[in-house]
Amino acid sequence: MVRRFALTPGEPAGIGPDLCLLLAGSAHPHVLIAIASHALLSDRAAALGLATRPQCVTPDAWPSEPAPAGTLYVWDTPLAQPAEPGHLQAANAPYVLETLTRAAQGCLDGSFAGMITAPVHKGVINDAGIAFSGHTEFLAQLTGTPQVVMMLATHGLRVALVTTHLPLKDVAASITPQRLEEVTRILHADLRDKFGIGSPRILVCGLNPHAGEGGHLGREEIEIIEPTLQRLRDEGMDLVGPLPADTLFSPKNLERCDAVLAMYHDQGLPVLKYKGFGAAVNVTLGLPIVRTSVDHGTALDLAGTGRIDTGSLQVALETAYQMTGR
Ligand SMILES: NC(=O)c1ccc[n+]([C@@H]2O[C@H](COP(=O)([O-])OP(=O)(O)OC[C@H]3O[C@@H](n4cnc5c(N)ncnc54)[C@H](O)[C@@H]3O)[C@@H](O)[C@H]2O)c1
Ligand SMILES: N[C@H](C(=O)O)[C@H](O)COP(=O)(O)O
Repeated sequence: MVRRFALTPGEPAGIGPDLCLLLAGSAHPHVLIAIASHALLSDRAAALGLATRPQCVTPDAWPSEPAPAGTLYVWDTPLAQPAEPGHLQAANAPYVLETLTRAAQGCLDGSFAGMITAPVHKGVINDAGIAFSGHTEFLAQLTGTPQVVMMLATHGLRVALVTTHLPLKDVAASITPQRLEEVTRILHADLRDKFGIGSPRILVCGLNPHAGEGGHLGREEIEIIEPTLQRLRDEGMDLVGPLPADTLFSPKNLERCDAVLAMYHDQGLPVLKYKGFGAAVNVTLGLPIVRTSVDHGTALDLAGTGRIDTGSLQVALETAYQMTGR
């Protein structure tokens, strides 16, 4: 059955608009509605020398069939200032958030089966005076979801995070029994319900070097991680760890593993991106809506050049189709 999805091109000075236009060069099995400035997409198509044509559509008359190759449906959302590839403008930060809000509200009210997001620039949104740490946290707040989980996945590896966009100095204090338990429950439930894994086996990283070396290099493993995992194991979850993160990612360990749970962003994501940058998807688990995204950022250096890889956005689209087709 044909479904309708929201596609947000993200930061207007970045590669998101380019990616969306390049993908619209081919036909898709579902209806994609880019929530963006029509003028931005027209200008960027011209700059890239693409024949793809943005075509305005509105919520009172959504198209029922996918766009033909070379057409990108657009729900026009005006910019504050014309965008120039590679040049961030804080004045356009509210525009970026408006596109995300339209997409998420459309998912909540049933207009969209899910949303796929191209990269935003977190720094420029903060420069505009708006506290923002990422789509993940923004969508949790917008949907009133107290705890969500960031998971990135590529061929042969899924990595979920206990903490997301936090300064490193704040990480240890954020690894509480309550957060670890909630994140593990969400990861376990969504692997089962949204990815069809009957009894997920999850490998859990320690926080400290060598998982704390028996308490000599930190006590979070003994006091927080192990007791929390044991409580959840007693309920039947297949959880292994806490394991030293430096050797957890060995091929032998990953042979029987449905997901790795890392304690913080740069403990897990460099491994995932080393394995699959450009072919990975970022999924927000625990939301009442389906949201997938790319594995890369705004690549300001490449905006408007056409020298970009659309692989991750393609994986993000396919993952959203699979998650909503179950
Ligand atoms: N999903 C998201 O919204 C998302 C994800 C990651 C980073 N970001 C944000 O993006 C901004 C820039 O981040 P960064 O510089 O750390 O990472 P980046 O991913 O933008 O760039 C890292 C390197 O990868 C290259 N690159 C990235 N995407 C590419 C593509 N599709 N094709 C070819 N080359 C590509 C860039 O040119 C650069 O050399 C930051 O504000 C960051 O927070 C957003
Ligand atoms: N942590 C993500 C990554 O490294 O790819 C990225 O910053 C995007 O996060 P959001 O989906 O929360 O914007």
